[in-house]
Amino acid sequence: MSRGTLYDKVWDRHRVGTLPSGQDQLFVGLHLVHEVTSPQAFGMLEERGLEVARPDRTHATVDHIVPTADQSRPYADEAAEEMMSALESNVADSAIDFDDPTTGRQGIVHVIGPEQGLTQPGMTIVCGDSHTCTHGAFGALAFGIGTSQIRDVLATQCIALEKKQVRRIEVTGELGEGVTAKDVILALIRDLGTDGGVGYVYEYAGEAVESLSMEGRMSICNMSVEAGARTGYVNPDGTTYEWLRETDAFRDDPERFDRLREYWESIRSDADAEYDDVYELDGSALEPMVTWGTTPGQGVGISDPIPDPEDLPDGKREVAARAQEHMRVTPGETMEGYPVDVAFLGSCTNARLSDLRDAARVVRGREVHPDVRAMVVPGSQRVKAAAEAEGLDDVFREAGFDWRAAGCSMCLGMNEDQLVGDEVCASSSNRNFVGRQGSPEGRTILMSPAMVAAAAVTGEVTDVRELPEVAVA
Ligand SMILES: CC(C)[C@H](C(=O)O)[C@@H](O)C(=O)O
Ligand code: SF4
Repeated sequence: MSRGTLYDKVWDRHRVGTLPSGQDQLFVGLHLVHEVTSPQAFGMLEERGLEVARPDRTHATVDHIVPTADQSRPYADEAAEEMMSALESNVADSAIDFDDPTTGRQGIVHVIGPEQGLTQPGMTIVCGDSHTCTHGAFGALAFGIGTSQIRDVLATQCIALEKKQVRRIEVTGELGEGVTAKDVILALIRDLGTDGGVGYVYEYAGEAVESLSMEGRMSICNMSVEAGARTGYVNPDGTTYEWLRETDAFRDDPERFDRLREYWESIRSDADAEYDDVYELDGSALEPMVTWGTTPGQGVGISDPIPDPEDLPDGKREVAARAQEHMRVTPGETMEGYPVDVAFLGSCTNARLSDLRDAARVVRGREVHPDVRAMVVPGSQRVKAAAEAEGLDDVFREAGFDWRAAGCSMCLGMNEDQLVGDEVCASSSNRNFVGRQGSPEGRTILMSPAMVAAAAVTGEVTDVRELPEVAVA
């Protein structure tokens, strides 16, 4: 078992007991709630006549079902309206802070926590959502949980969890031009597999990770769950503290910031920490990644050949063949030139301000290809407002992108933003599962925001490094 890691330290500090099952009970510092997975849990509490134990440590938003075009109430989609109303009444009954769309703070749950400074190093964070691992970018232990666990946390502010092993993922070197955090995590999942992390928590480290912005670290941690890991994290450092200092939580309270910073420093993994496993990835050797299949692990460098299923190990062969049939790709070829119908810039992986900036840099002075419908769905209302303040909305609109309201949108198609028929989507999201974006025949290709922008303007999968910035007067 690992020793001296952030994981061990934060775990120990939050342990309130050990259950006969061997699981530890941890106190939960922050419980994030959204409309999809919470209604049943609130219902179970009500049935038992229980109250929410710590509304002050519970925070809600609405993201999956919100329409990103017309948000007038009642929502056109009855199921969406029902979920929204249920959340509204649940948070009102329990006096839980709720970032509804009238607050200017609404957005994807994994975007709003970090941007408001709710997400802090050394915290335990849970949410009924698998991508809760995103918050690990701040050095928090963040776990996606199921409905019965949401009920438990609402009622007790504690969660029963089993301790995992820690694998240090050391990303060495410097990332090349056009290579982003998204490419790092797609390459890692290609190498270790979507089940490679089972039984582990991933600690991301090394020069390439440490030199990333918080947004980049979030993109990596976000996809820990796609790597099979229980969660992932990055040790907090100067970059983390700079981000936090500017958030609502600390902007006006530098003393509290200084006090907490001592704690944050203390929970960093020790220099001589012991890991259960270490994996090294050469960041300098990576190129922009795209997926060719129907799992996030089926990815390849933009100039690398799509693998032949015959060359893959036993367990992967059939799945790969099926994926290639669905995607209609040919082994031996590259993904470059693969025609694209839709460009989706959004999701909790890649819809933060820096992601929008990256994409805008490619789009500026260009036009969306006539055969492509392209949309930007900012991760939160604040991201949207910040992007508008620097004119990014104009860049996207002038190029022919739709500029939408914040939400999960086409990441999973729980609102009206869906693929039609066998459309191909260049997507900055995290899952390319069959049917994920609303159509069973739809085809999703995962890539970085800049690569989505490149595909939008050329109408095909394109190496963004070959599309230099256009000089605009
Ligand atoms: C709806 C929710 C439960 C789900 C998740 O847990 O991840 C969603 O956010 C997703 O990305 O598939
Ligand atoms: S943006 Fe996508 S991955 Fe993230 S929480 Fe929403 S549906 Fe899940």
